[in-house]
Amino acid sequence: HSNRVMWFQDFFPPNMCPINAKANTFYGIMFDAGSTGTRIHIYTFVQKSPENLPELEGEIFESVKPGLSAYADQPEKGAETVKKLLDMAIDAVPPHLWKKTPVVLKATAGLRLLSEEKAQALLLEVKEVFEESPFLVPEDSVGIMDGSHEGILAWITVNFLTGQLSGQNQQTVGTLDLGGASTQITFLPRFEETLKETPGDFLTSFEMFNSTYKLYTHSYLGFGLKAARLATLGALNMEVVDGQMFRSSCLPKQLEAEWHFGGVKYRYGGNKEGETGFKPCYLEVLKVVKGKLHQPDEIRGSSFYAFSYYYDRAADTNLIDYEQGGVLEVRDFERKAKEVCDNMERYNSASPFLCMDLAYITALLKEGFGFRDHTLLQLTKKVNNIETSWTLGATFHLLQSLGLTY
Ligand SMILES: Nc1ccn([C@@H]2O[C@H](COP(=O)(O)OP(=O)(O)O)[C@@H](O)[C@H]2O)c(=O)n1
Ligand SMILES: [Ca+2]
Repeated sequence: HSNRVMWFQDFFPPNMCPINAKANTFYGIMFDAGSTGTRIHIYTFVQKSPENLPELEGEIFESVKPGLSAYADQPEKGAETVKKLLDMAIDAVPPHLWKKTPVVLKATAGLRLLSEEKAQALLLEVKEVFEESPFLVPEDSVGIMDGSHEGILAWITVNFLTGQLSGQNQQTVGTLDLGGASTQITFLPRFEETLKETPGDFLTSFEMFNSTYKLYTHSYLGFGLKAARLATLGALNMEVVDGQMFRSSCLPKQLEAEWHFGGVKYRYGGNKEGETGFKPCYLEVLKVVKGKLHQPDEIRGSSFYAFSYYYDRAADTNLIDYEQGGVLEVRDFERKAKEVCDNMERYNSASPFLCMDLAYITALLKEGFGFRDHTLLQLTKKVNNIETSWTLGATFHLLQSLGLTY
């Protein structure tokens, strides 16, 4: 039933490292064109000897906002933001290695939601920027990534960085990514029962480090945090009439404002006369998730790594330290949602969407995926100083497919 992917079987084999006996440094450049921002990851790998596996030595990371999809009608300007980031790589990579350093850009949900024509125009401009650069530009160097790869590659990154993919005693961890426009859940099922109950297109097998992994993964398009705001307001996938107002009990009563997302302008506000607060708000966000997601029984008891907007909103509300991250229970999000939604005047200085966002995260975790109140979430932005992003997994795949891992 499942898609079989065999990406990693050759990535770190011990005996296929000919020639260069001395310390060997190489680089890989991966762009993450997300719905809310564009990021560059410049990875440095070192191969100390032909017998040893290449080691990830470090990462240079930079980001810009907004994302490419905000330039839907000005593709050249969009590509210009990519060029600025790529200039960093010119400084970071020694000139004699430029030609051997691949550069790739993968776009996620923001471009998935644009029309084919606008998305392709943006990607074409980016491709030109790459071709004018001194770096190695592989075939398919720019494109829109498949949602299932997004989840798998993030899972690989986290489990690689936490040491779960090498050696004995592998205790892999599941991953939760909450983007602007889509959200991903990925884990390695331990029970036969889970495999039986799961739709075939939620399962993907691949081989890596001499093991075969069959992962549960799914990307829900339209369930990212910002898309969920529009869905809660009843404005997602609507032909928005100019000046039309969308109201919600999750917003401060007196609020009236405008918001641009995916090239469209929305007007939104609070329930001037009607109800506000956690109870009515939770009912609103519940409508967005209830019955829309697959709920694997197995995850109810296990703990997950969570990043992106899970991290940001937890940090915004002091549930975790912004630098350190931390461990939370699902019910901590609910407690904080109640606190914020029932005291919106007090939280008015932060984003007016704080209540809605926390209520949505709570509903997504509990009613969407079916997590328990006590399920543990490990919130991290970096592990060993490397970003927990799908980009590292994607770079492994890239280097291996190019045979650049010596
Ligand atoms: N390297 C990264 C990339 C995204 N993010 C976060 O991911 C969220 C936005 O997701 P995104 O722009 O990638 O949206 P999608 O295209 O994934 O839906 C924001 O909270 C970003 O801060 C991050 O924390 N670190
Ligand atoms: Ca993302």
